[in-house]
Amino acid sequence: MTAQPGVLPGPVPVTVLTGFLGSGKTTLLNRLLRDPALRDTVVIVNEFGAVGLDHLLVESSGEGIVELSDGCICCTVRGDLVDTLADLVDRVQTGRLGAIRRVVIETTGLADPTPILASLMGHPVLVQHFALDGVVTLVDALSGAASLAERPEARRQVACADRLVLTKTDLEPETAALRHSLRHLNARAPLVAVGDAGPGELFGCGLVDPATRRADVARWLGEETGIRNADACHDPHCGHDHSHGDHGSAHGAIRSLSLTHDVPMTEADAEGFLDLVLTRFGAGLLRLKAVVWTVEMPGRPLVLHGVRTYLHPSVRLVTWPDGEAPRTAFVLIGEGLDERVIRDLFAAFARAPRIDAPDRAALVDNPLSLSSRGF
Ligand SMILES: Nc1nc2c(ncn2[C@@H]2O[C@H](COP(=O)(O)OP(=O)(O)OP(=O)(O)O)[C@@H](O)[C@H]2O)c(=O)[nH]1
Repeated sequence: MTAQPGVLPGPVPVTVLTGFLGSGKTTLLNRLLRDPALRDTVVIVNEFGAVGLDHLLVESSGEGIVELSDGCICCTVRGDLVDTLADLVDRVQTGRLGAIRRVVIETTGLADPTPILASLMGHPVLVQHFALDGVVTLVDALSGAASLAERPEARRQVACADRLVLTKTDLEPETAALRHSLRHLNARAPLVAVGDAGPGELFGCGLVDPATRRADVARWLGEETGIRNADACHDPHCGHDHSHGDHGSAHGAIRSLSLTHDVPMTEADAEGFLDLVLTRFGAGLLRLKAVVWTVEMPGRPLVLHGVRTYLHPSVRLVTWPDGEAPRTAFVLIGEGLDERVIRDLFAAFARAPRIDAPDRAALVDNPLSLSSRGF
């Protein structure tokens, strides 16, 4: 059946796609979106940090992506999510947007999905147009055990999953201990390896019973979050820094730092910067991603991904996405990231050293030379 523009075909199924930082959400989404079964899917991408990169990396048509940046969907931009869904309804009903068959919300890697579910299931207008289809949680075989051990958000993502997807088993085939931990946190969600996860395994499985789920969500919220109203931060202990801009964004002690540069840089300089960041801050670094405007191939952005200290192979996009002016953007997420030192390092490798800070040559000779500034 082809859905008609101007009419929502019954409640539109909404999938919440979550998983800790770098677990492979965008990668899986890109593969799934190529499947004709997922045409007319709207993807809502939420990123933690002032500079969003995922909208460049999700391969979908422009009008099929909505970006919610500079805040985490489970707290600071939750009102934006409600507005975005309400706006989708309005755009379909007024004919400004064609049919919508499905919505996928890709959360930040630090999101607690529970408040998102509460918004979806408790909003009097949204429930008339949208129905929760399920929570799909990705767990990275390489770093999932560490994330589950250290981060309550990672455990919560697993606990409220309707489907668990194990990624990066090609890099770490030994998964018995991790599977055991996942079963301990969530005994009911089927667990599939990412290679076996097609749209049929993840979407439209009818796993969510609204009545039971509403009770679950209320219990989860009551247990750990103490939510007060739609705009309130859900975690009384999180200490979220709700300010934005140059000082990065914070989620508890975790903060996000964004760096941009408007002149092409060499691949060697981008890699040299990363090497020094990993050497200096690797212990606290949870995630880095970058889109680099390079001297070598200015028309083809270089994409870099790191998860903890593991650097994934770099890739080149075919071209800059429509409407995107070339520029370099790095996003670093972690604990104990010293913003001044990192900005000085970046400026040196971008060949625009800050006054009184060592230049690239000095840093390559002596990577600790920034310490002499007293940081
Ligand atoms: N080898 C391998 N690499 C993977 C797999 N899934 C994802 N990756 C790589 O892991 C890195 C991070 O993947 P993303 O899809 O960006 O992860 P994400 O969960 O969207 O990241 P955040 O939005 O930052 O939380 C990229 O370099 C991917 O190519 C996998 O199954 N195997």
